[in-house]
Amino acid sequence: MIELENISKTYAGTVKAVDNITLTIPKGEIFGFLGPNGAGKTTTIKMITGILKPDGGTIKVNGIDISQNPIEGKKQFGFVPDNPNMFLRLKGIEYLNFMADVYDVSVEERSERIKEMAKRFEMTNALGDKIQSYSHGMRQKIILMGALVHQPPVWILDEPLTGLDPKSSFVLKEMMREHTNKGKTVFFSTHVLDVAEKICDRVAIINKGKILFCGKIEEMQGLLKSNETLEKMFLEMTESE
Ligand SMILES: Nc1ncnc2c1ncn2[C@@H]1O[C@H](COP(=O)(O)OP(=O)(O)OP(=O)(O)O)[C@@H](O)[C@H]1O
Repeated sequence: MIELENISKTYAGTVKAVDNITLTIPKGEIFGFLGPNGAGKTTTIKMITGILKPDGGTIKVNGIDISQNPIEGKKQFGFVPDNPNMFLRLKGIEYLNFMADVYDVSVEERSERIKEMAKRFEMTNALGDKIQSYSHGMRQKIILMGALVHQPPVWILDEPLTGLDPKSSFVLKEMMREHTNKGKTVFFSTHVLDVAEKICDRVAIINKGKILFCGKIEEMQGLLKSNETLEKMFLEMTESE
């Protein structure tokens, strides 16, 4: 479960990237965080994960406030940033072992989990290669595997499907559903309405730091004017003045 209450963030005293948002994402839900470029999605995610400190408000992940209890708070989630170009000099397997060490995952448990995820993402043969030799999609998959190696209850994924091929994208969506079926939480950002429409239980639409809509896709469809598509409505909602 993720709870945000009256969260704001202003950069350099001028750009109000996130403007007093309140959201609750319960257990068992795939939640899509939608918005155009520069809407405030990544800034919100960085605050949930403790990378940025909000100017005001409270954030709890599974009831734990990360600002008060950072270690316990960080154990609750696995985070995949929007840029997978990290740890390039490590081999895939070295990176996964590093992440497993950070999160205290035993050697037996990690080897089973890594084997299983590598198989699903077709990464088994690449684990012995350096990450710098990987394609963009392969880098995304290794970062994802590293984020999930401690089997976190909450997944926080920033634009996770961008750059994945159709098979990998299918596998990730399948894994998201399996995770929420176990009563766990998935929060991911996207600027692609189509993706959210297909897999999310609920979505929030953010623009210029403010939440414009939060609810089920069907509820959004209920707000449509006659002859209007969901896409047109989304574009109208998030249009710049
Ligand atoms: N480090 C920073 N310093 C100053 N302004 C920033 C910084 N990071 C983001 N911003 C600004 O904050 C606003 C929100 O940016 P953010 O990256 O959160 O948007 P986003 O919804 O994730 O966009 P995208 O879909 O393009 O990744 C934008 O106006 C952006 O220019």
